[in-house]
Amino acid sequence: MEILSAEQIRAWDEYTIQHEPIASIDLMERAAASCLAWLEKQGYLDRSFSIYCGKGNNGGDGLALARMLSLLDCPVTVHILEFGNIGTEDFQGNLARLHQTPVEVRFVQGPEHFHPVPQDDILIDALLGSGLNRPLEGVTAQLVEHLNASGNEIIAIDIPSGLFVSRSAKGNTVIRASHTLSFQVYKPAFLMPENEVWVGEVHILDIGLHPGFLSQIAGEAEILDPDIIGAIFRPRQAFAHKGNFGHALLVAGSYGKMGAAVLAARACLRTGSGLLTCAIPGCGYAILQTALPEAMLVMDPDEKIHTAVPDGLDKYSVIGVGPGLGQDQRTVAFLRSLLQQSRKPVVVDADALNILASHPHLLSLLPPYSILTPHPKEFERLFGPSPDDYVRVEKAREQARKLGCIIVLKGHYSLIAMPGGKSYFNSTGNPGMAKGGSGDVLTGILTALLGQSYSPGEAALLGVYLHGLAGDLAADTHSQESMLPSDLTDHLGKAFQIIQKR
Ligand SMILES: NC(=O)C1=CN([C@@H]2O[C@H](COP(=O)(O)OP(=O)(O)OC[C@H]3O[C@@H](n4cnc5c(N)ncnc54)[C@H](O)[C@@H]3O)[C@@H](O)[C@H]2O)[C@@H](O)CC1
Ligand SMILES: [K+]
Repeated sequence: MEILSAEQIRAWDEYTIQHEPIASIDLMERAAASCLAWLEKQGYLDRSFSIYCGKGNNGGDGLALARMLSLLDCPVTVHILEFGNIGTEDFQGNLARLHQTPVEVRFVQGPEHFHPVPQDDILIDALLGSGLNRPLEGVTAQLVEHLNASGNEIIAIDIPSGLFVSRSAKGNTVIRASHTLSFQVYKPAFLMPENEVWVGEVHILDIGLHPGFLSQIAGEAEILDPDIIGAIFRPRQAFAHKGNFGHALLVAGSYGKMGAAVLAARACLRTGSGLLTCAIPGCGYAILQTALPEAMLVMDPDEKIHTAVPDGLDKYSVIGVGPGLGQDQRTVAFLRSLLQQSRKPVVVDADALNILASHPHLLSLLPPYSILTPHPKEFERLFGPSPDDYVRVEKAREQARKLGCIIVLKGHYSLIAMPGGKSYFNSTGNPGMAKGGSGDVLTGILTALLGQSYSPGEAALLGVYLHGLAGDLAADTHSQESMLPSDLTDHLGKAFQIIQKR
């Protein structure tokens, strides 16, 4: 599913009006009807409603919804915030239609018109939508604060009032919704962690915008959905042998951090790697041999850390490096040699990223199309702090282009930024995965896929999606609280089966 800016959504609206064709007010009718259907499905129709409308088309949606609720005998009061203009054509059309119903309409000009909010009312926020062009101020901001302070449940239409579609609203006054009912596609605002408190749960409602529009635009970002994954995933061929699925080299672990190597290696095996060799320091020998009989080992001469690049790197189809590596000076030199000798894309995570952050000149040694998987703190160490989430996402895109690498910025909706400029936000995963070790599992998954003839871009998309899906399955089994990173690996089989069936 595409992620579009306010301008693109407006253009899509126009395209639909012209090409379906449909009158603009009828499209608004569809938007309101889809909100009504959602309210009905969620069992809200036995409640009473206070609907707060601006005078743009977002307000028009609110007025149309008020009429529809009233026709179903739901108690509704409408409050229209006076902006000193007559409102858009569709707003006016819907106000005229609303006057044919018994719905009480109150006009709000100042705080003296802020009625106490009835305790049990559901508040519908239709003050401002995607047309917001400046932070809320004056009466608008005061009204939003009044509604937020009521403690009532607020359902926002299209986007919580005060939130911008494509830039940060940090520090501004914004409606605090528990649900946001938006139309057709995701907006960037819904994917930024900083907006979680405002948007609540997001529901994308289909209002039948004309599909022809999408072939005309070069979408910059997409939600990573089952359709994209279905097109990437390749089931195993009947005559396949282990040589078809790569020989992965996983460079991981150090004294006290061998668990990271085991987690990554197990995930690599469970993701179907044909062969796996783990490069580890001496202290990990018994640990790895016992934990994973399927894995082969190449031992570093040092007992505790990585110091020497294994011989014959070219025989491996892929290298994954980082989990539990440590950041000893000799390991820094080791990583430099490893990158210098690597001729294929490498998966780089954890301490390998931290080493790159403290020795940024090493970034230029990354083979093209390598996959970097920083979490926000590692990303900040690598590329500096960002004032807000939008800037961080933009920076990730920019760095992916500059380095010619794929950057997976881990988070609730992990971002996968491709060197060509396109980016994806993952749709699977849950907060139960926010635990030390989850990243090691991702490294193992990505390394396995990259070794199996998936292109780096395909491996990154499929791997991040699988990792999140396994996390969702693990949460179903164990709860988000109790699930462990190793449970992700245990649920990879089921995750593959789900992808295969789609
Ligand atoms: N696909 C679509 O695009 C559809 C859009 N619809 C609705 O139309 C909305 C967009 O309508 P509009 O473009 O009229 O935008 P809005 O309804 O968001 O209102 C924009 C108006 O508010 C003013 N404004 C902007 N920031 C302000 C601020 N901080 N304080 C006070 N006034 C401010 C603008 O100057 C403009 O006059 C969407 O959010 C959605 O609810 C639906 O009706 C139908 C489908
Ligand atoms: K709104």
